[in-house]
Amino acid sequence: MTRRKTALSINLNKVALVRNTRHLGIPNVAKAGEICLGAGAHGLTVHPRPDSRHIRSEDVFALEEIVRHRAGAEFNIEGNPFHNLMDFVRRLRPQQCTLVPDSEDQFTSDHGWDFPADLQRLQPIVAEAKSLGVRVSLFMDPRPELMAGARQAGADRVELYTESYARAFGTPQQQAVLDQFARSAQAALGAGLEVNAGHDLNLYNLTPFLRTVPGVLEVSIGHAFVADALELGYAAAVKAYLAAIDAAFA
Ligand SMILES: CC(=O)[C@@H](O)[C@H](O)COP(=O)(O)O
Ligand SMILES: NCC(=O)COP(=O)(O)O
Repeated sequence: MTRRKTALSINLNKVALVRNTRHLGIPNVAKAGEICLGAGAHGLTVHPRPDSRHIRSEDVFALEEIVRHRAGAEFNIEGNPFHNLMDFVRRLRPQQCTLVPDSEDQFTSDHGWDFPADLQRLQPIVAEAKSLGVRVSLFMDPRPELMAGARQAGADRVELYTESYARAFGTPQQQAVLDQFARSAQAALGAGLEVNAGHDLNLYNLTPFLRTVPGVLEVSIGHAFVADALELGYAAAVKAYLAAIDAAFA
């Protein structure tokens, strides 16, 4: 059976973070999105945090319009559905929303949903997003035993939270951690879920991850991507990440 190649969704949070340190509108977040899609990225991701430290409400609207006019491209909005995420989902109906259990002032995302603890409060939210035609992905720690709960919550996908893999990369723990992600992906697939992955993925750790972890349909990459784009430019950085994905499927 041929594997479906992983889609690349570029997270633009950190472009907005730099922009927000002046009142000049540069770097331009919308232009960054246009260049990334033009260079072959399959989608754009944003995580509009309640404190607007990087992506602001107007960025979400501008980027949605850009994605809407690019055939086949997908917009993924991440956030906590009990804070500000659902307002965006209701108004914009992106192709995908990724539900993340962050606190309002979270430094960065550092954990996924817990089941059965989060089941009851997530079920109506997931059902509402799906009724709007929005694919729902749940941000999850790589724990195989939680995947059936994600499915029970009604999710279409899980996004495996990859920071522990990024930290283990290049250490003696790398293979054991990768195996844990592979088991988690298998459990998700076995529960009838699709699989995404993200957080601290980069040009070096991406290919081995995709070679080992089955069925990853999308990776969302922001922090390392923007660092690479500072050196290479957005378009060349997108092409480098696409090549890293291709290498996993060669
Ligand atoms: C949900 C997730 O994995 C995060 O990677 C998030 O989008 C990053 O947010 P920050 O850019 O605010 O660290
Ligand atoms: N969902 C993860 C994401 O969008 C990007 O995370 P990072 O590459 O900024 O760590």
